[in-house]
Amino acid sequence: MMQRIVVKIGSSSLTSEEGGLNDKAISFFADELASLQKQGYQVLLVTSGAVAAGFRKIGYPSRPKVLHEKQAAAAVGQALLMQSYQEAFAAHNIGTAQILLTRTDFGSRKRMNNANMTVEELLRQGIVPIFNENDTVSVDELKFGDNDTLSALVANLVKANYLIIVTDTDGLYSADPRSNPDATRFDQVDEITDEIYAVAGGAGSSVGTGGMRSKVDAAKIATRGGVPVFVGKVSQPGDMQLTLQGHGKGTYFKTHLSSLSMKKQWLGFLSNPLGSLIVDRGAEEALIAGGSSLLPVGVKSIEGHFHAGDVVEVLGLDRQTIGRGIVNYDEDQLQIIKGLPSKEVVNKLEGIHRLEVIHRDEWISLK
Ligand SMILES: Nc1ncnc2c1ncn2[C@@H]1O[C@H](COP(=O)(O)OP(=O)(O)O)[C@@H](O)[C@H]1O
Ligand SMILES: N[C@@H](CCC(=O)OP(=O)(O)O)C(=O)O
Repeated sequence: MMQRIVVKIGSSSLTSEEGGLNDKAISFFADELASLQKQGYQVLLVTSGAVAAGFRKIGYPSRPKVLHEKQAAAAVGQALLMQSYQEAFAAHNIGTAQILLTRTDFGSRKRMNNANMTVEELLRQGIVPIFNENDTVSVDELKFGDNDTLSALVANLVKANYLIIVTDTDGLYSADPRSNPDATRFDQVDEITDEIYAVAGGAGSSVGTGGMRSKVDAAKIATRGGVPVFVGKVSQPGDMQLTLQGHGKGTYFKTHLSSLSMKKQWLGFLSNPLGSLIVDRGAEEALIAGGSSLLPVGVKSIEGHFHAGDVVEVLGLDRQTIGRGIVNYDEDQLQIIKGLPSKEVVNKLEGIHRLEVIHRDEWISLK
């Protein structure tokens, strides 16, 4: 099986603070990716930079903040961005394709299946698929905003072997290195803990949006989906190769999980939980260890309004999220049977189809 690499390049690596594309940078990245493709890797690109490329063309003095101005800038900039990539890859006889997605697309299994089939065909034909958010139709509340999350979802979708998030800083530091020169770098992160989140700050430049925080979010989604992640700098010829060999200038986020099905990806990262179940220690341990379903006896309390078939979040007694699953009972049924051993449950409720509150096949662990 060919190795599949998803590379995400942030606005800060492609544009200047004054706006406009840096064509040299685009050629450099195309050269790096072309050399990976020549070595037999399948390469997919997630690129930002549409807003940053377009705002100056329109005549805005700086990166716009108002939604419709950002969308207008993106509509102008996306065409410029693609033109620049197309020319740069053409120098290596490699074709490119544009794929614009929104968060709503990822919520629909049908749309994602279609996107997936398109991508598979492009890869078979040796074309580099180039993704960005479809900014013109994305509304604020539903936007990815930064492309870090998008790149993680794409990496999971195509079951990538690696996600490389290229930015203007050589990895995750103990504090934002722009304002803390003494900060030290994490070369490797085995597990994304609260401490890791605590050190990851916002964007450092006026063109970037998510900062390290959204990169750590992305690393969490991808590593949960079995895709290892690198976050750092790729700025010299050969850097992409060194990065894949484990010698990159940045932070490596490890994973010990195997790739997730599309259903579990949706459950974990795109579904909208309508309630929470707080479970006892025994249930928590069984769910985390894997292989066990959640039974009524482990449920301590219930919050929110939901029906059988809805997605709920499962929390420990400390209210930390353990995972998400599809619940088999309505909220009012669950109020009656919570805490009860299974043989008592059948006496309390009539016409039960399944004993489990959440079946293990409809569960994803997020701890
Ligand atoms: N702990 C941290 N370690 C490294 N960089 C950090 C940290 N906290 C915040 N940052 C900032 O994150 C920025 C990179 O994110 P961003 O500006 O969104 O770039 P991009 O456009 O590549 O997505 C860095 O320039 C840096 O200033
Ligand atoms: N879709 C937007 C991405 C916005 C953005 O700045 O993202 P990033 O630089 O990855 O933090 C664009 O192309 O401008």
